[in-house]
Amino acid sequence: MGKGKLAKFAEMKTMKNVFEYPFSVVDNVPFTMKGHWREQYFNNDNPIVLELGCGKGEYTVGLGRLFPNVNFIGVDIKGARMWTGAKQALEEGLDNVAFLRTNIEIIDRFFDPDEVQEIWLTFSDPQMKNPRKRLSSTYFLERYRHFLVDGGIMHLKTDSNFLFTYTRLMVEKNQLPVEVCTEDLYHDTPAAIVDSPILSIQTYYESMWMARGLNIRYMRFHLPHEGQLQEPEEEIELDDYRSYHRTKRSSLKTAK
Ligand SMILES: C[S@@+](CC[C@H](N)C(=O)[O-])C[C@H]1O[C@@H](n2cnc3c(N)ncnc32)[C@H](O)[C@@H]1O
Repeated sequence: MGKGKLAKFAEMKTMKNVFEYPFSVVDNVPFTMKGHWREQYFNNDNPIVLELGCGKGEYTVGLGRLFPNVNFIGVDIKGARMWTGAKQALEEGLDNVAFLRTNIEIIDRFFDPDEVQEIWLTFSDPQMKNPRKRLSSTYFLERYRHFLVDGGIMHLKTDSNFLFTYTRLMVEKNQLPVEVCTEDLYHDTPAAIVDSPILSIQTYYESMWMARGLNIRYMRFHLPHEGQLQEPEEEIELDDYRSYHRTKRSSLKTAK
């Protein structure tokens, strides 16, 4: 039988690779590693890459296995999910992998300017009715700018046509440099990444959507510090996920 939520929460508190600072406690518990993740946790000078909304953390663990000279931090608010990846990383002795349980809305409280090189957004909730909750919105990108190096890399991997289109329009409107963009990662793989080991790993949600025949969209762009970011204004057709129970069907057909 699987481990219960309470047992997972209790074990998380003993795991050296897990840092728990949800919004409810962050003001009362000092976080001393801001600006010091490399020397105080990873004990190296390697780049730091975040996976925001990491869920079970399997992708963070997968990246950690593939790239031992890069440090990976999976971030999510759901502790019971994160436990899976944290446990796996400990069992495999992956010293380049850590997990931060917090609300991404306050992610800039945990990293100093230029402390992070890349950010992955993997199968983020499209948040079709709440632009400010979309992890690729200008609201969040402004936060990421506080700690991502100038021109740092953003990766978006999603099944959602809505989130992909929204992000593409936002990138176009703000003239953010795009490196890779494909609507079908595994059947129309851009030449730039055709030999990349990242194609060999999938997130939990990714394998679920692929099993249902949905294509996976992927975009890699740079986020310069300069310039005021602007939201796209186009109407975007909503995803219909009713049959997959992702979200209730909306009476709306498009959203901004
Ligand atoms: C659809 S799941 C995807 C999980 C994983 N990336 C995958 O592909 O299997 C989205 C995850 O993002 C997390 N999430 C969404 N918004 C968040 C926020 N504002 N702060 C922290 N976690 C968030 C959720 O808790 C959830 O685990």
